[in-house]
Amino acid sequence: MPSKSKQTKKSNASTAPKATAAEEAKQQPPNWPAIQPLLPSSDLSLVSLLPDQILTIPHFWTSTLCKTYVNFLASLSLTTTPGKPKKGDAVRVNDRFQIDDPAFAEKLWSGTALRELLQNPIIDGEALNKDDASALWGGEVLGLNSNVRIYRYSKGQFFDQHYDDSNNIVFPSSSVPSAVPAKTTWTLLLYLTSPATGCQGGETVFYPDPPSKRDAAPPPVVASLEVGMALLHRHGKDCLLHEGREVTEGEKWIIRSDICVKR
Ligand SMILES: O=C(O)CCC(=O)C(=O)O
Ligand SMILES: [Fe+2]
Repeated sequence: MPSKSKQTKKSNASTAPKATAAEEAKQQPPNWPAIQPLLPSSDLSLVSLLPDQILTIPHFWTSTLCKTYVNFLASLSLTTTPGKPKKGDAVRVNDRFQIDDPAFAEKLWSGTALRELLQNPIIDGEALNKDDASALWGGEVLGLNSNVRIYRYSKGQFFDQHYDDSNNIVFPSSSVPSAVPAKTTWTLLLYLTSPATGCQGGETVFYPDPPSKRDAAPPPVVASLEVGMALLHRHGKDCLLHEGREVTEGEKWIIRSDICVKR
């Protein structure tokens, strides 16, 4: 379990800079390209990068789809985050686009293999029973956070070490009649670029806690960029310190959301 003290350290800037409610209401969702072509969920699986903490889904999106999205996302008006963070926020230098879009979050969940892979998890070939699945995700999985974030890191940009917060939300955010109180428990990162597309650096690096204060820190866990790979990691009180390393060549594009469970 992570120590209490880290809760005071730099936390994710997942919500900064914040648009006012009025600004958010005004923002029209973009006309996202169709999420296809995709590999069938039977061809995909959850792979553990660090047991119980970091999972990946290689080829979650095809390279064709990633290419379509990078071209499309480049047409959106991205905002460069200020180099000087608010007190307590991690230094993050990248260009971002943030939208509350329940329909897109739902497509990313049900229109891909994600729902099947998370509701009936098989990790490294081993199927989890219902209780173990619920313990893994932190409750009954509902889907993805409608707060969708797009990040572009160009050469020299990075996301300094931080923890991602868990947020209480109402799921799905905009459909009030069927809304369910929910909380986010895992971060979803979807990598659209890699060295294969000319992006060097930009790896997401995790720093596991030592088993006890007397032990040496375990080696960092490096998630190298792979086109179309999804990465899931625990956040909130169980989040590992992590960073997005500096991009040294080309552009790194990711789509970020979170797994939501009933609260
Ligand atoms: O860009 C990355 O590799 C990490 C992004 C991240 O940590 C975040 O969105 O909270
Ligand atoms: Fe993060």
